[in-house]
Amino acid sequence: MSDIRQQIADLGASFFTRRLTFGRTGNISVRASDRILLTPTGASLGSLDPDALSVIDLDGTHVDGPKPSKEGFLHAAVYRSRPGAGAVIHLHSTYSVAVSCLDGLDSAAALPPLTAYYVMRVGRLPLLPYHAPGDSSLRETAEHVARDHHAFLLANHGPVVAGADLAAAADAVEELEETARLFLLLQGHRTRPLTAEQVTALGATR
Ligand SMILES: O=C(CO)COP(=O)(O)O
Ligand SMILES: [Zn+2]
Repeated sequence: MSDIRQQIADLGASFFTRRLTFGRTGNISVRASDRILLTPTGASLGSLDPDALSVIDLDGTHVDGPKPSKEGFLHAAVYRSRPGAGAVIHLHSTYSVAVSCLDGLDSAAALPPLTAYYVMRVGRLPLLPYHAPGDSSLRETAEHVARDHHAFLLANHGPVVAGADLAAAADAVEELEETARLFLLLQGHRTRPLTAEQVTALGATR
């Protein structure tokens, strides 16, 4: 567990240094059986103390350590719906947040399948309606959506991504951010996303 604590702190610092989140935004968690190790509320991911992480249970109840992230309920909802998920990451990464503020997005798939790696790492990205940060009335929607999707976008807020472990979740949230950037770069350009057949074929190689 102490190794995992260090991994959370190192990943947070890596995100922060690369400006994938900033200030005191974003949160990271790892599941160990029925306990969730989670970043505390109000912490900068750039300077996490591995010995000062919060522990919550799968209901989102605070069990140990400092006061947990206000999005702990969201992390817990994702773990309840995805038994294979070992890590969850939420960031305020700029291009993903920019996309989450656009009008007229397809709420079933906020980004088109622009590249193979987007399909392989993120898949289909639902857009969840705006709620204030920490508003636990998003719990049921998140739990429902997470059954079929390991990544989703919170409107006017940012991405939430799960993975089998921290590395997989980080991979997915980084791919999502770069695809959001591509999507915005391509605004006003005639664009040819992957076809449905190409997306389906990637299922076999994922
Ligand atoms: O990103 C955040 C809220 O959505 C940060 O909140 P916490 O500091 O409580 O984790
Ligand atoms: Zn947030």
